[in-house]
Amino acid sequence: MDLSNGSPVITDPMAMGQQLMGVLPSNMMPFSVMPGGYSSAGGAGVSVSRRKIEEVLVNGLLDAMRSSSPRKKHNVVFGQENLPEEDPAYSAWLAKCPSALASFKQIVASTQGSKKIAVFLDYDGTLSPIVDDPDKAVMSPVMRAAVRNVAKHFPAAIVSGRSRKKVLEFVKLKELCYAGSHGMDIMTSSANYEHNTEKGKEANLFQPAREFLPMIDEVSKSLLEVTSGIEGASVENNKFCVSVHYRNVNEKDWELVARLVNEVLEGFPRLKVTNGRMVLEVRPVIDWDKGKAVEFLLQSLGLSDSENVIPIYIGDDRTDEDAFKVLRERNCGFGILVSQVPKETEAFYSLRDPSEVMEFLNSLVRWKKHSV
Ligand SMILES: O=P(O)(O)OC[C@H]1O[C@H](O[C@H]2O[C@H](CO)[C@@H](O)[C@H](O)[C@H]2O)[C@H](O)[C@@H](O)[C@@H]1O
Repeated sequence: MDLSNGSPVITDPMAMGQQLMGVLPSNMMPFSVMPGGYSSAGGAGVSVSRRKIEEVLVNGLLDAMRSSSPRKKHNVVFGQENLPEEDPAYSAWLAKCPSALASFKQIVASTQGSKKIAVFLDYDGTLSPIVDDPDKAVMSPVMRAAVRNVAKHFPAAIVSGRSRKKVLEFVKLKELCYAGSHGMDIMTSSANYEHNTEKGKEANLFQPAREFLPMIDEVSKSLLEVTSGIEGASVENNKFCVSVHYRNVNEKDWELVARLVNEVLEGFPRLKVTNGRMVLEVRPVIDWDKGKAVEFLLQSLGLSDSENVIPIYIGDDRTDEDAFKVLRERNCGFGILVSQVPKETEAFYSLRDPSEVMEFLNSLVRWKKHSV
């Protein structure tokens, strides 16, 4: 990826509008596209009142909130979750997006004995189970050991929506690279990082949204203030983006959350909101996402030769789809979606939950040890 021709920051308002209308994935919902007002997707001559547009935006946001993180079915008789395999819809989906464990031999066979595997890992829902309190999403010691072993044998990076600092506090491993804030804060490793083929290169910090820092701080404070009266709502400042959590908010108050976030965003035309797993994520309107971050990391680590490198990206969230898409388009490597329910995805394979992720990582290490 060549960034020499310019930064991913969109400065031209027209280009920004086009970016929002045409290029953003459908889950990314632009607010206040142009400074000083909304742009109408309805075309010239369509006059829609500001209030109506606000309603459309709030309702769109609310729909996205309702459809995010579909709940698993529960076995009411035994009070336990049904195994996904028992669900015919899940079984049908597995035919399209097979288990990466069941397909392990095919995955490693694609190295043809000589290609190099690189591993990219999302954090929440992938390396740690989803929990109600974001501050308690710790990683288990066995998962940490699995990730450490993977990083010993393969170039590896964590790509998370969390701030880089926070995800490092959870993972606590120096052997990997970290991309925080959905890839807007990338620290490539230092010269002694054994997988870095570009030896001699010092640790590098890449922050394509640096100029947004004051704005993110400001919006974070406003979001905290407006949501402080909503029971269960919380705001997490992830440095280059902000999460508004509604997992613990009573569903009857979700509309209020959507409305307040929308109102705050009206004052920040260069920010947009996307939705993840029971979370609204506010971030800069820049041409950068987890997919771009993976391309950047591959290049920085000297792994951009798609003929000889097989990147594997494991993630559970909509934002991970950008990375799956990049791998699919490059026609190299595999996306692996972590999900217990059928989902539309650009990933090639699936894993059920973090425990299967750990099993997959351990299998990779075992395979590597036996193949040398
Ligand atoms: O890219 P990720 O590493 O997956 O980060 C995405 C968001 O993850 C966290 O929120 C999610 O996990 C929480 C803990 O399990 C859960 O309570 C929340 O409902 C989930 O959305 C993180 O707290 C967010 O800031 C990230 O944006």
